[in-house]
Formats: sequence, C-alpha cells, structure tokens
Amino acid sequence: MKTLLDKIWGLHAVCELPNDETLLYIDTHLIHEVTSPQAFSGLRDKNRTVFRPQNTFAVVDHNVPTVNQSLGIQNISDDDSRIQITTLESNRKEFNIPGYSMGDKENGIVHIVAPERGLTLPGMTIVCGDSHTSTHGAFGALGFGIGTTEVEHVLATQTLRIKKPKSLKITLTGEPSTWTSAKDVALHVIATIGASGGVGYVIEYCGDYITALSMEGRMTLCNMAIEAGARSGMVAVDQTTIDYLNKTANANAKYPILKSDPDAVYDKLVVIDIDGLEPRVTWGTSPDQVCGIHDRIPALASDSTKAEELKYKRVLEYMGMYSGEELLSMTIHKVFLGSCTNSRIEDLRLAASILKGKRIKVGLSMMVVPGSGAVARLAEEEGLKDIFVKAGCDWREPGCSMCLAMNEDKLLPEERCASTSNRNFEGRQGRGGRTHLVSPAVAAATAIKGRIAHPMEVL
Ligand SMILES: CC(C)[C@H](C(=O)O)[C@@H](O)C(=O)O
Ligand code: SF4
Repeated sequence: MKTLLDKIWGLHAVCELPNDETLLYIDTHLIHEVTSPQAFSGLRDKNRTVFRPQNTFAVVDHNVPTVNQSLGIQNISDDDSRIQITTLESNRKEFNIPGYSMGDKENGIVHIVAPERGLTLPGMTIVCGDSHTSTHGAFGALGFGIGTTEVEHVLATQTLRIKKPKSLKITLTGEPSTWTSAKDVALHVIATIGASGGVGYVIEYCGDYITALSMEGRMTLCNMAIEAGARSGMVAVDQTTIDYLNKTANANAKYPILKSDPDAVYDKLVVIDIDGLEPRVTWGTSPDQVCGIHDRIPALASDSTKAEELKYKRVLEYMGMYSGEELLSMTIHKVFLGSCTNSRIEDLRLAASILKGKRIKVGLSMMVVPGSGAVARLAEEEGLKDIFVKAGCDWREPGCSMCLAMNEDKLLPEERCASTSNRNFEGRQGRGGRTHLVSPAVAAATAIKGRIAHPMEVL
C-alpha cells in the first residue's frame, strides 16, 4: 500500500536523522549558473571536492542571450550575466563536471535538456537549485528544487537532509475541449487548489486524462506543480514513459514500471473535473488568478476583507484592466513562446500548426525560443522554423529568455504579453510588464489576432 513517492523515498533513504529528517541519496544533480556559484565557493572554503562529478550535470540557461551565442561569453554586456556564466565554466573545469557551455549545440534550459539526454529516468531522485525541477516527476521520478546551501551539500556528499513531503493525489476526471492542453489543465489545477494549495505536498497526477497524455504534456503539468506551492509533481511510469525513453535515452534498457499500489494511502485526495474545460488565461499577478478564455475579469468577491479589496485593486491597476472586462478584448503587444513549461517540440508543433500560412498582427512581436539545441534542430528539420519566420516571428537560440528576463529579452513597462511560461508576478518579464500565462495554441492565435484569441477564431 505504498505511493510512488513512498517507493522512491524508500529506495533512496540512507538513514533517518534527528528532527524527522532523512538523509536522501540523490541520483542526478543538475546545476545552472544562477544558484551554483556560492555552492562551489563554499566547497573551496572548506577544502572539499565534488563527490560524484559524473552524477552532476551543468547547463547555462538563465542568463544566456538568445541571439549570437556563438560570439561567446565576452560578448555579453551585462556584468552579472557574464560573471555567472564564466564562473560556472571555470567551476566545471576545476571540479571536472560534465555539461554544456553557452553556444554548445546541445545546450538549453536545464529541465528540457536533462530529460532529452536520458539524465531523467524512472525511480530517480533528481535535484537542482531551481524550483521547476518538479518537471522531472513526469518520468515517475522524484525531482525537486533546492537552495544554494543544499546545492553545496549535494555536491559534497551526493545526499540531502530533507523531511519527507506529504502526498497529494489529484485525480483529473472527464475530457477537456479540443484546444485545451496540459498547460490549461495545469492552470486550472492551480486555480482550483490555490497558489498555496500544494504547500508541503508532492502531487501525484492520476486519471484517464493523464494516462492519455504525452510525455511533453506530463512535463508541462509537473513543471507547474510549483505554482500550486507543491514541492513536486509526479506521474506513474507507463508504456508512454517507456516508449519516450526508448527514443530518447536507451532503446534497449529495461525501465521499472514504478507506480503507486492500488490501495496506497495518500495524505490528501483531490478530484478535479476537467470535462469540457476551455483554454485558460491568467488575468492577474498570481498563477491562480485564472479564467476561461471566454470569461470576463472576475469581480471582487462580495465577502472580501479590506486587505483583499486593496490587493485586488492593486492587481487590476498593475495589469491595466477593469473588473468585468472581456479577456478576448485584451490587446497584446508581445507573444513569448518558450520556457521550461512550453518550449518542447510538441509545443512548437502545435503553435506552428496554427501559424502556418498566416502572419502575426502588424505591430505585435512574437519571439519563439526553443528549449534546447535538440528542439531547435528538430524544429528546423520539420520546417517549423520556416513557418514561424514566414509568419513574422523572431526565431531565437535556446535559453530561459523572457520567462524571467535575466537577459536582453524583456517587456517594457505596460507592455502586455501572452506568454507560455509559468510565472506572472509583477516585473517577472521586465519591470512594469504585464503577463498573461497561456498555452502554445492560444499564444499562436493571439499573435495572429493581436489580442487574446481562441485558436478556433483563426482556423
Ligand atoms: C533562478 C532560479 C533560482 C529560479 C527558480 O528556482 O525557479 C528561476 O528558474 C525561476 O523560474 O524563477
Ligand atoms: S525557463 Fe523560466 S521557469 Fe524554467 S528554469 Fe528558466 S527561468 Fe525558471
């Protein structure tokens, strides 16, 4: 009667520690340039080394420019970005850590690259100094984000001191509408349980919708478990997982069909009906401020407190909207197709299928940032890049880009963006920028119309 979480935990618990903590063995440690510098400095200060460099893998993604990466790191004008990238390069050399440098043809966003390279496998524990490490749970693995001090601990020992999270089973019932994707379901889950509804839990997604969902869709869903406050998201291993791994990791390997026992006991159970669910769009500055695409900006609840009223007014003011305004009437200046939520090949295929033979609205700009070199190559081979370019989109090189605006890709104050990324808080995509989180299909339709649009409006 064990859950998937119990099983993976049991296989990795080295010993129990005081204060309810477990010393957990870590199979794969992913690192990037933002949260690793202090961890390496810590190692050096204590005269320690990296215990298992071969189980560590580095990419540079947050700060990299999305144009002219081949010109090299010295070409990056922002000092912080250049220093972070250079520091990771030198730490990798010093500690013998495998990975990709800027401009490497396989480099990309850490959560896209690792699954693609077979570094994410069923039953593994995977950590990274990055909250969206939850993405890897799509493979029946336990992936979660850690802080910089913990990065140092994992580098030094390949283990982590951690309290076991509680388990939350979310069963999705019914069939959503045709143009509703995993992104929309992720937003609906967050809206239903709230942005802190998952705090203290690892979510396991179950139900027929999940069984039928592609690996890319499962990654999108697990990626955004964090936006519901959860430590991670996971999906049981099934034939879809195995088929994907046979293509990407190793065609001859035997992978364990790891799943929860039928009578497994969870700490909490939630059932969410997604029957007929329409595409979702966020209207506010929290990922749980979500509406159906045909809805209007919701009014303030009549039983709201003064504090809630002030917060609501602040959100509308920042977003430049009014209560009752129609989402479909919202003029959009920029569209961002990218991020570890939605920059896999399936996302690009979907957006390209809508943009094929069409032009994006005059005055609007759309940036397409593939999640990795492999995604970019495949998109070029399949003719997707051509479709985007012909439609007037800006085809870029891989990286986090306008998901968090640590490079040149930013919104200007009051610019409104339909973005396939995962966070919409104030300033996330540039100071004063306004973010609406959407699916790749809605992003493409929106680019054509110049306002939030349902794919059916352009097909
Ligand atoms: C920079 C990093 C620590 C951060 C995270 O952990 O999520 C980033 O990836 C993000 O999406 O905000
Ligand atoms: S794409 Fe966005 S969410 Fe993902 S790791 Fe990069 S910054 Fe974080």
